[in-house]
Amino acid sequence: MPTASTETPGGPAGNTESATVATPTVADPTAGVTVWFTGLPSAGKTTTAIAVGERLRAAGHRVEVLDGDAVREHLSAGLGFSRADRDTNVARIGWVAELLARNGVVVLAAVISPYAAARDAVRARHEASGTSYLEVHVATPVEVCADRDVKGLYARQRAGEISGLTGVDDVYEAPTSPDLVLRTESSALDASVDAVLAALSERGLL
Ligand SMILES: Nc1ncnc2c1ncn2[C@@H]1O[C@H](COP(=O)(O)OS(=O)(=O)O)[C@@H](OP(=O)(O)O)[C@H]1O
Ligand SMILES: Nc1ncnc2c1ncn2[C@@H]1O[C@H](COP(=O)(O)OP(=O)(O)O)[C@@H](O)[C@H]1O
Repeated sequence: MPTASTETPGGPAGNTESATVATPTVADPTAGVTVWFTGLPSAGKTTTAIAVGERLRAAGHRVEVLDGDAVREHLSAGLGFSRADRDTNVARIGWVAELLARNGVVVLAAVISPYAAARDAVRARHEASGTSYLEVHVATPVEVCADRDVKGLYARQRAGEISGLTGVDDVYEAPTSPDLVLRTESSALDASVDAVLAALSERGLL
């Protein structure tokens, strides 16, 4: 299974020097892709997606970050955290992601997406239209996520104020064959960004 490392991968295409031909900033500006970051709350999905987005925008790509939290304020307003609501949320984000990616946008989706079947359906939607798709498991251990506790959810669960927290008292089905695994507890953010860009580059998407 591939994992992020501190190796230096190839950067975004367009850095290659040419003496005679003006080097395009983007290898293929019409090549959209969805990069789907899945993992527990506080795993680092949003942080990584935003950092990848900054690097890609600087290289001239059209980028959209679809964050579960933000989507729940708009497209998925009113949905809760039952399996049915989570699956609906994931399907909606997957639908928007495929639409954007099919039209040349690099979509960075940061969504817990705890159920494998729902994630697989998003992948299948992309495959059906021939749209590139990468699943990235932000595989931060639950103990590390609970220490980070960006939104105080783990503390609230411990205090009995909420239940059904993913990875604690609700299901998280870890991907069995992700395209990339990020170990944020032992690998710096920059290394994760490099690993995602390398995975895109390897597939000819940068
Ligand atoms: N019970 C429970 N379980 C998990 N997460 C919870 C819960 N309640 C609120 N939150 C917060 O909801 C944020 C968005 O979740 P997602 O839309 O990505 O979740 S899902 O894919 O629909 O399961 C998610 O954001 P992230 O922390 O960025 O992952 C959580 O902070
Ligand atoms: N290597 C790393 N990669 C990503 N985030 C990290 C890393 N190390 C520490 N963090 C911190 O972990 C937290 C992750 O929060 P966030 O990105 O909101 O997670 P999620 O979107 O998965 O809920 C942030 O405070 C971030 O600064």
